[in-house]
Amino acid sequence: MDSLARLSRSHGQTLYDIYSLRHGKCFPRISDIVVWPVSHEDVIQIVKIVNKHNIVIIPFGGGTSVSGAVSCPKDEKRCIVSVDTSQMNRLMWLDESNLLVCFEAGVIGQDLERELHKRGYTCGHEPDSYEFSSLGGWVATRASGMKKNVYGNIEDLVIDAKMVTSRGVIEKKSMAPRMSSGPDFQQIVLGSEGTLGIITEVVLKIRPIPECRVYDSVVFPNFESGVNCMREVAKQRCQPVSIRLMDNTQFRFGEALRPVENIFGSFLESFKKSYLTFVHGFQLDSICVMTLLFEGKKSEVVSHKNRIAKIAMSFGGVTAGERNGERGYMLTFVIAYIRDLALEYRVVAESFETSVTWDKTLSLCDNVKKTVAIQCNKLNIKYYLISCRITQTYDSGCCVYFYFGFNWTGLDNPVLIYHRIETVARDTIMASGGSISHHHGVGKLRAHWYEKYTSETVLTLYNTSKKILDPKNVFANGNLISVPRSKL
Ligand SMILES: Cc1cc2nc3c(=O)[nH]c(=O)nc-3n(C[C@H](O)[C@H](O)[C@H](O)COP(=O)(O)OP(=O)(O)OC[C@H]3O[C@@H](n4cnc5c(N)ncnc54)[C@H](O)[C@@H]3O)c2cc1C
Repeated sequence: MDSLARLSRSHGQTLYDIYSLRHGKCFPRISDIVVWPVSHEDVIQIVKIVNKHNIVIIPFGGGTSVSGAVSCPKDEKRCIVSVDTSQMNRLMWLDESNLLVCFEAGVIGQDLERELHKRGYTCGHEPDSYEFSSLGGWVATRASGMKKNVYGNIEDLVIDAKMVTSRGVIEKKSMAPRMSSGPDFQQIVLGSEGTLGIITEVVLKIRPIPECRVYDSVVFPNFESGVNCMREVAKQRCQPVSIRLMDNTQFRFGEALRPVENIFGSFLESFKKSYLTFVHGFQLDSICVMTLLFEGKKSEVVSHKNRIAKIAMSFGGVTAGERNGERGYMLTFVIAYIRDLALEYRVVAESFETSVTWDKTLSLCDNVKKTVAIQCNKLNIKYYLISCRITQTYDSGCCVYFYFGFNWTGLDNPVLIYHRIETVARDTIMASGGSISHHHGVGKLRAHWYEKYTSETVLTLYNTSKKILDPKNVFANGNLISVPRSKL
């Protein structure tokens, strides 16, 4: 079988994956065979065959995993088959009277949206990876889109998800919007990370395309006032479709990417530096920026925008216009891929995220930044960047997304060093009240914390379910359950 086909289904998008590929380093294990089922029935047959012959299967959607979830366990002696779902990408049906749609699970996010748009609808799920990630991958990892405030996270959008397990098919027999009929065992599909079965078809809620889409941005004197403003917006439950807050480092990083020499030059084309510093007394090395996206009817968007602007003003915010809002929003799409370019310049970088309650948000951000700084100093890393942004808000807390990168000139094995520092940072996150992950999932990279921070009873429940649904452990991609990092 074509080795490139096998290789490209045996990695995701972690720093380790991309660095290894760019430096011609071999992965310890790749899949032996790739198959491309074209329907739910094909998947049933595949699962039967692999059980009969004791073969391992790893579902593969868009391959955008940043948790090592699609990589092959190094010590697996059995034959490994990657099940590439890309050919299962049909729109099965669209029910306009109930605003529901059924797609095959291999459809890629932007293709799904294009099909819906043609018919006047949207599902509104837009993770930053939506140009490459698949519907099945979203469900398997419990993904979160940047417009979740209005449309919901993937778990809010899914009405039914068919999953083929070694035991049979898990599916709902009804499309009813809600049911009180015992524990909802179908929830086990969400976040299963390819360890229990293959998701083949998904029924989602849809909505008509909104009349208009408007960006906005607000500058705050410092991160704390920005966070307090976000907290107030969440308290009043008036979040627009997307609301994000970059810290000062990330703001300046974004400015540095502009094709101008002066880092403040371009932003201040539309928003004069002197206005911020002299009139408002802001310090350019502490300001932070909130980007906003509104969707809906024109009149509603205008009044919503005004309401947010009023709240922002009461926290010392100054509105900075639509253009900066749009630019900030788009930056989050491209920033991950800048990491790949940075590798050319001896810079390794990666993001890691968490969720945390409001009362612990600022201290968590602070603790993580200090931890990373201490680790860098210890290792004599002079040039590094650690920054964060708040990307999602909830009644009781938010999602914090960190970027960390450093120039590794003079150091050996930068990826290992990066992982060591990230590990200490994750320990700090956990000690500061954060979660293992808000949306990237556990995969193999965070399995160590999954076992540590999940109750014994829940671990037993998971293991028992796994034994029942997959008695021969053919879905043995090693996610959720610990694999030592050295074995990755
Ligand atoms: C640039 C970038 C930005 C990102 N932004 C976001 C974001 O905003 N929000 C977010 O939630 N995530 C984000 N991610 C992470 C990633 O895109 C998500 O985890 C996504 O849901 C993975 O989908 P995928 O189709 O690429 O899955 P894959 O990477 O192919 O697989 C991920 C896991 O799901 C399993 N899987 C895939 N398809 C199926 C299936 N049909 N049945 C059963 N299991 C399956 C795999 O076995 C694996 O365990 C980002 C990643 C990148 C690289």
